[in-house]
Order: sequence, then structure tokens, then C-alpha cells
Amino acid sequence: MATAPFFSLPHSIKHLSDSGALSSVPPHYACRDPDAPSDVDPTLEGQIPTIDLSVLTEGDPARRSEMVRQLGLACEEWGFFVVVNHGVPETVREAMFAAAQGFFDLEEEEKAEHSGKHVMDPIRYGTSFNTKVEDVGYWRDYLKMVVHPAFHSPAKPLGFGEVLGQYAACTRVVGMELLRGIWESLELDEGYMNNALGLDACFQVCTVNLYPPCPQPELATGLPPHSDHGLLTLLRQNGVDGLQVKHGSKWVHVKPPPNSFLVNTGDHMEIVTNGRYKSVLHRAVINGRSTRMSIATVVAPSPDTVVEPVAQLVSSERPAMYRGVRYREYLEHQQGNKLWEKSALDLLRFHCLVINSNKRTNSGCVLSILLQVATLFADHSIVQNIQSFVLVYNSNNQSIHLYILICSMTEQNSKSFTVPSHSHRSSIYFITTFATLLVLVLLQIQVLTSSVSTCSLSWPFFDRALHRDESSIHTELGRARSMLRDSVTFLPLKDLRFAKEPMSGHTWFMSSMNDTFEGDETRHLYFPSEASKGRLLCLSAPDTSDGTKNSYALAWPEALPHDATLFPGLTFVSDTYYDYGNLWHGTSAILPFVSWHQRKECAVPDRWVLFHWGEPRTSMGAWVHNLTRAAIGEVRIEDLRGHGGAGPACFEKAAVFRHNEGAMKKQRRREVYDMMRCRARASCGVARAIMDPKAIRMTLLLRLGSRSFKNESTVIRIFETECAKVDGCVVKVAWGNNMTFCDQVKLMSETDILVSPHGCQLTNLFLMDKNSSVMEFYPKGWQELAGVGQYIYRWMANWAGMQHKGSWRDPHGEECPHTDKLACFLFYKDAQIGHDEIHFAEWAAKVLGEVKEMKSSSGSRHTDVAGSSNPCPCDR
Ligand SMILES: O=C(O)CCC(=O)C(=O)O
Ligand SMILES: [Fe+2]
Repeated sequence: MATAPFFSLPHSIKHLSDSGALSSVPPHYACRDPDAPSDVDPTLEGQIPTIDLSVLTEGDPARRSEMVRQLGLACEEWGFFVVVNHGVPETVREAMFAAAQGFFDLEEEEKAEHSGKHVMDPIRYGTSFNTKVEDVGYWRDYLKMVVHPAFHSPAKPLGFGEVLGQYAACTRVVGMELLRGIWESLELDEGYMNNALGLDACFQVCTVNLYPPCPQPELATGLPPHSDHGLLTLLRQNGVDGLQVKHGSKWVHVKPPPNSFLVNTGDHMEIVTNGRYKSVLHRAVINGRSTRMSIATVVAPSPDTVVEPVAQLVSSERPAMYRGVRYREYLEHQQGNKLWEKSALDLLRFHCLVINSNKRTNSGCVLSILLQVATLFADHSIVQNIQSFVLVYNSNNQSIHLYILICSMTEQNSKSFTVPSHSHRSSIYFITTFATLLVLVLLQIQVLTSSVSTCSLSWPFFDRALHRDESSIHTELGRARSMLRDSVTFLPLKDLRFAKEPMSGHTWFMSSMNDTFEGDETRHLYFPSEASKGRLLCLSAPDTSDGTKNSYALAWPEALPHDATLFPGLTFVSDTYYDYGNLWHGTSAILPFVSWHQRKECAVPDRWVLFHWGEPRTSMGAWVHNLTRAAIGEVRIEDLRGHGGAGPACFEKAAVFRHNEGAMKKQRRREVYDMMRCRARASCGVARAIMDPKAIRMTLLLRLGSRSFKNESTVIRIFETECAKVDGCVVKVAWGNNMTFCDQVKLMSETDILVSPHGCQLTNLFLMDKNSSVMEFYPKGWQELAGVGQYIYRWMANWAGMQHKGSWRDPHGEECPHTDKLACFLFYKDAQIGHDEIHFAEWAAKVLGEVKEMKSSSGSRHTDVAGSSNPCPCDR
């Protein structure tokens, strides 16, 4: 029951603290005994495990599997670890803390717009944890935002949403990589886990915690001991410590190394791993001097998933310890009650007992089993808690084993969440089923021990079928086939309900179908398969300008739709939301096919069917076409309208990718980029060059028109001047628009530092030797208006094993004359880029210095080139 505090609660602790009039904490906040002996053990601090994420994502298999082992140990022994080398730029963290500070600095009325009425509101500003039910207050203000699967952000301060979006995306990537390692440490299949937990639509919430300085920090607390609800929580802080985690019976004060994430396991990790990896208790302490801010990002199962212990971690020795509950319900319960230790999780715990009665089968023993069972069933509370019972008859030694799994929950347990509990009727059901089973077992014993082996039952149906004449059977089969054929149902290929989210879940393209996960590959569809129940994919796509007019269906090979043409062999079906003309988007669309090709014994498709927004396309841009041909083999794009028959096209075998490479794992992407680089170089005959280890090759890959440098000759001179200062440095200048594919492949194979404006020509970056560097330039206005798409080359560099050395964003340039955001973005998109002589010179010198340093420590490094001793994957 809620207890009303005896003074009126402040709007926020910040408000209270900013007033400056406090010399002691109001009694409502005094929840600690200042004289209690310290429960913090400083000796444990140095033992907190550290996980190097870069080893998980790009380490060689041996290092990676050792890191996975360490991750497993960290989860098992601590439930807490520090993550370093996570790849999230410091600038992203800094921007996020600045934006969060900006929010808390708004006027109290502006923030109050988000003072949630309900604990499940997607944006919630408040103080303490849940003032409606607490009888003490915590010295903390917070802003909680659900950022995935749907993204929510306060509108103020300006730009908050962009920064949050970027922070959320980066932390989600880190969270997913860690989860991947965690599943691996338990030998759980990643695809299965992603599916079981609905991780594509994972629930992600970012909570910014603000702990202002407190006049009596020894009396109050920031957050009491608690565990978090999700799978993992990733925490960053503003440089002021205050997080403490429980290890054994002691607390550890955490002092994170710079640029690291503090990660703890949550309740749902404990549930799903059936208690192998327990959620860790932690708390936030406060101080008297400085404001502490932390950002906790929880990554959790999708809200509608019913999470329960995964079957692989449940056995007779370790029965399920928690009952399943829908994530949304758990969250609502946890957020709607007092925050205290593991009180929410405790409600889901089973206390289990396995009873095994091992008896020889003679009538006396059967009677004794019956008696035992009757005694058990006489107690209604036991019947209520019986999870399962199994009777096993062993015919070798003629014994019966009866296993009964009894799992109890407290009264409160069964009330708190809405799950069905057993009723009297179910006890009757149990008893009846049990009795029936027993009779069946006894019957079986009899059958086995007597020598009756024939069955005299007569089946009128078979009887009739056997005596029918053959021709009538054929007629009947023909009729059935024709009915099947008529029942093939064509659905719209493009479902506009999902038009806004073409990349997520089961999208608008064949929206009624679920993807399959296979290892770390991009999810995809394959026909015929178990999932399609042996049916083939048929497409009817005559309209090239409106995808909603095109359609698809599944049909059994024996009952293809009328007028259908069957295309033999393997077909690759691709749908992309951009186009096959653009280098970046085309590459992104073919990448999963390259991966699939490599995995499936280098299978080359007989044809490609390309869709863009659900509309058929009959060509790829020259660069994309060449890359595809180099990576997979000859590209024959089928024009569905010109295949001869007027009816639909059905494919003997078809692999469909419709999310670009979106869901592919990083390690896998790297392998695919490696393969594409290797094969592109081989197909262009780029010869292996023995490089002077001191040579540093800088390439300025420039653009004409939009996003070209305003003063190109000056920019070239700056880089030439800096290059001239470094021993062995040469500069090349090229323009992407007038080069063939092979010219570009060759140029990249001879580039150590790629200097280029943001734009599709940068897609070439993966063709450089691994570890090469990229410097990127943007016109004015991009940071604010371009959304996350502006980071694609940063991501690509990371996926392909390159080093992105940062970006320069032109602060000057023509002002946008429009008021509309989109119109302004389009205005800046085509703008030219200025320059900053001093900055460019210093930046170039720094990158040149780093590359020189790296080269001198690693020597010559031309690898994976045609003619080298390492053939490319799928070389024949
Ligand atoms: O601020 C901290 O260090 C802890 C925050 C926390 O535990 C939470 O937000 O759940
Ligand atoms: Fe927490």
C-alpha cells in the first residue's frame, strides 16, 4: 500500500538541490543508517572482469573463443563486467551527456510534459523510482525513453532526438554483440535465441539518471539495491562514480576505466538461462560535491515475448526454476512497484522437487504407487503445483518409474502476474489422465508379456480404398490436384501497412512470411523448405512502377497455378528499398547473397530476380553488376514480364533476401567483405605487388557537382604539402565518375589513406587492404538533418576492417532558404564542401603519422590479391 510522505514531494531533486537552501536532507529521503559498518570491500575492485569487445567482433577464432569463455565466466561469477574497445565513439557519448544535461536544464514545466501518468508511458520524466508506492524517496531524477522497437524522444532540447537515436543504435549494437557471445558461451544457438526472445524487435529503454549533490549523502541513496528487468544493462556515467555492485556478500564500488561500458546481467538473463547467469544486485550511491549523471540502456526481449527458461538449459537435474511471463507484464509489474532487490523476479521462482518412485511391476507395487499418488492428490495444494508427471516403463527389467515434478509458488506469486493457475477441475483432469496412463502402461505390459501379435480390427476406409478401381482413383487425384491449383492464393507483394519500416521484422515485401535464421547470416526465406511445407515461390510481377500491383503465392510443385511457368534451378530474389544503381545500396543488397553463395558450396544462381520497392528491375548499375559478377558469378537478371508465358513464374528453388545486409553479424560481414575484395581484385587481374614497407599512398577520390570541394585545387595542395613532409608518401587524385570498376579496384588496392567526401564513391573503401584509413568530409547541415544514414561509411569501414579516421563537417556555407526540414536536407545534400586549411593540414599530418607508425610496426602487407598463395573463397 502506498504511504504518503509527510511533506510535499519536490518536482525534482535538481529543483530541490538548485534552490541552494538545503543543509540537511528532508526526512523522507533518510533511508540509511549512517553508523552501520561499511559493507563495501575495496579489495574486490581490481577483480571486476573486463571484456574486450573488439576480440569478440573481429578477433581470430582462438582469441574470440577465449573471450567468449571469459564472458561466460563474468556472467556466471559476477553478473557484471567492464566492456572496452566497444567501437562506440567518445563523441557519441559526449553528445548524449550534453543532450541529457540540456534536458534536465529545461524549465520544470517543460520537463513536466513528460511526467508520466503510467509506468509504461514511452517517455517518462520523474524523481525517485516510483513515488506513488514508495515510503522513502531516492536522491535521483530520471528521464526514461523507450527507443526500440519504436523510437521515442522528447522534442526538447533541439536535436535531442538525433543524438539519442545515434546513442541508442550504437548501444544496441554493443548489446547484441554481447548477447551473441553470451549465447555462445552457453552453447545456445544464436538464431534460435534471437527468435525465442524476439530480439529483432528487442525492447530497449534508455534511462538518464541525475543525482545532484546531496547535503547528507550518508543518509540518502540514489537507488536502492535492485536488479534490472532486461537481459543486459549497459551503463555510462559522466565521470563521477557511484555505482556499486554486489559480489558474494560484499559490495564493490565501481571505478570504470575511461571510455568503457559497465554491463550487468538482468532478470531476464536469469530467467532465460534458467539461473545459470543470475541478475546482479546493484545500487547507486550519491555524494556531497558533484552532480552525477548515468545513462543506463537496457536491452531486453520484445515486449510480447513470453520468456521462459530455454529448453536446452532445463533438465531433470535442473528443472525449470522460473515460470514464463510476457515481458511487457513483467516490466509493468517491476516498474509499478517498489524497487527492492529481486522482488519482481522472486515472484516467478519455482521451488521444485522431483519425486521418483522406482518400483518393480507386481501387483503389490502398482498398488503402492497408486497409494502414493492418491496421497499426493489428496492434498489440493500439491495438485495445484504439479508441473508434470511422467511414467516410464522399462521392459528389460520390468520396472515402472514414476517421476512427479512438484513446483511450488507462494500465494502472492500466483496473484501477481496473470498466468492461469490450476483449478479443482484441473486436479480432476490430472487424476483422470494419470489413471488412464497407468491403465495403458499396464495394458502394454500385458501385451508385451503375452504372445498376441495380430490385430483383428477392420478399417472400413482402407477396405473401400483397396477395392476401388484404379481409374476412379486417378480421377479423384486429378480432381484434388485441380482443387489445390485453384486454391493457390496470390497476395500483394508490397504491403503498405509496413511501408515505413521496410528494414524491420517481416516487412512489406512478402509480409505474410517469416524469415529463417541460419547461423550469423542475414535472415532470409528459402523455397521449398520445411517452413514453406515443400511449396515453391511463385511471382506475378508485371508492374514496374507500382509494387502494390504485383503479387506472390506459394504452391506445391504438383499443383502450380494455372498458366504458371516453372523456372528450373536456383533463383536469387532480392528486394531493396533503394536501388541497384547506387554503389552503397547495391552492395548492401548483394552482400547477403555473397554470403549465402559462399556457405552453400559456392552455389551460383541460374538467375536473379530484382525488386526495388516491390517493383521488378532488369538491370544493376555497372559497378554493382561488376562486383556481383566478380563475387558470385555471371549475373542473369530475369525480366519477369518477358519470360514467354503470360502467367506467374514459379521457381524450383529460390533464396529471398529482403532486408539488405541489415541483420548480418559483424564477423560474418567482415568475412564477406574479405571475399568480395579478394574476388574483385582477382577478376580485375590486380597483381600482387611487393610494396616498399615505407610507402604511404594517399588517394583523394573526388566528386563532381554535389558534394565536391568548392576549392578543389587548394584542398589537393594541402594534402600534397603534408604528404611531401613524410618519407615515402605519394598522393593520387582521382574522380570516381570517370573510372571503370577495375580502375577503382586497382586504385583502392594501391591506397593506404582514402580522402573523400561523403558519397557513394566511398563504397570503394572496402577494396583497400585491411587496416587502411578513411577521412570523410560533409557539407554544412548534414549532422543535424541527415539522420543515421550519414554514418554508413563509418560503419562500413568498421565492418570491412578499415580505420575510419573521423569526419570534417563544413561549419560554413550557404544557409538553407527553406523552413521545412526535408527541403533543407535536400538543399544541403547537393551543396559543395568548403575547407579549413589549418585543420586539414593538422588532420592529414596526424593520420599520416599514425599510418607511418603502423606500417613501420607491421612491415609490408599486401594480402589477398590475385596470384597470391591464398586463393579467394569459392575459387574454382
Ligand atoms: O546510476 C547508476 O549507476 C545505476 C543506475 C541503475 O541501476 C539503473 O538505472 O537501473
Ligand atoms: Fe539498475
